[in-house]
Amino acid sequence: MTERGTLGVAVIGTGKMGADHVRRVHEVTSGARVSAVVDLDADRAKQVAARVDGCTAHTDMASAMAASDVDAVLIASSGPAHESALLLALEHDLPVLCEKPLTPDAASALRVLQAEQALGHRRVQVGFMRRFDAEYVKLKSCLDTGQLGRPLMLHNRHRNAASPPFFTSSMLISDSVAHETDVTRWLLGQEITAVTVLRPTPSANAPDGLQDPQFVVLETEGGALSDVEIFVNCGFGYQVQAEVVCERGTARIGDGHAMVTSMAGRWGGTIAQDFVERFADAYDREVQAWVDATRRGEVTGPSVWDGYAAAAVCEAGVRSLNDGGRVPVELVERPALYG
Ligand SMILES: NC(=O)C1=CN([C@@H]2O[C@H](COP(=O)(O)OP(=O)(O)OC[C@H]3O[C@@H](n4cnc5c(N)ncnc54)[C@H](O)[C@@H]3O)[C@@H](O)[C@H]2O)C=CC1
Ligand SMILES: O=C1[C@@H](O)[C@H](O)[C@@H](O)[C@H](O)[C@H]1O
Repeated sequence: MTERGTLGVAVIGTGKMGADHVRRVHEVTSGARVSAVVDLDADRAKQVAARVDGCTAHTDMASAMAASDVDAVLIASSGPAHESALLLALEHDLPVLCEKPLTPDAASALRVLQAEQALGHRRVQVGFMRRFDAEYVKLKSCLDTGQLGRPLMLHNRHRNAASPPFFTSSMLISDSVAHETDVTRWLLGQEITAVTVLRPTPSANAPDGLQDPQFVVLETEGGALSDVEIFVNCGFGYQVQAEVVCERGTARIGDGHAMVTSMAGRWGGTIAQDFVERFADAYDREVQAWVDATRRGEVTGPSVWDGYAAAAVCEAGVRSLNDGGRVPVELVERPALYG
């Protein structure tokens, strides 16, 4: 850290999310600067580094993590590349903000959990940014007051306008439903014990061979059900909605009614087109919270345990998608490090 305590951050992966996080740390976040960026694609790394004075571009994360002006790491490479970046950052005992998913499967997530445990202290915050979204925070606070009574069911809708070309049917679970997995555990304060994935007839607008949409049912240890409609080629925009049904009432977010216009015999609003637009404030708050906690020498936010639990649930979901039926979720015992 500099004398004035500014955190030097290395951003690994400079694609859609990584480039947006570089912009955020550079222009929005206080108390941090982007010291280095890393991407396997050297040209992309150079282009992004050129937007920040003094930022160096690397193709090798080891050289970035060893740099004297790097105090912390923000991982925004593709999911399968997270494990090696996390293990190296933990070897250097560097604080990490890792985009979701922690890793794409339970075995690799467990290796990260074991590495952090071996270090003896928490170092990693996982990028489940919905926990920083104003609407989700309101929903969580409402549930925590107990005024609605015990939650019985959670209905989630998660729609993307279009999926990227590399998207597979499994990724609807491991990359997209990963969010609802975390939201369900966080909102209800319960682990997920089983997953069933149902396959409606695919939309004619989905790329050939992509099972889109899917309908996912998550069962929790307290007997609640959380269902997720995941539809990543809905065509009209980006929609994330959640409704909790409790014993004495319901609470719902995500209707996007921030402004409604009336004109020429119609009324209506607009729909965000992607996550960068819908969750812009949440990403800002997430990164600021990470920088603030890191500068205080603390680690807050979603933990490696949360990332591991989500990975185990998603892995069970992918098995259900491929083999059919209800798949139980097996978790190791929760280590004391994670409360
Ligand atoms: N929180 C959220 O709402 C969102 C999170 N994400 C997550 O962010 C991460 C990145 O996603 P996108 O930016 O959409 O992907 P992207 O494909 O646009 O970018 C990934 C970048 O990582 C680079 N990369 C891959 N392996 C690498 C390695 N070993 N070392 C260095 N660079 C490497 C690629 O060259 C590419 O530039 C993923 O984990 C994804 O799940 C993505 C979208 C939204
Ligand atoms: O994390 C995200 C993407 O990786 C994922 O592919 C999208 O479906 C989600 O809406 C987005 O928030």
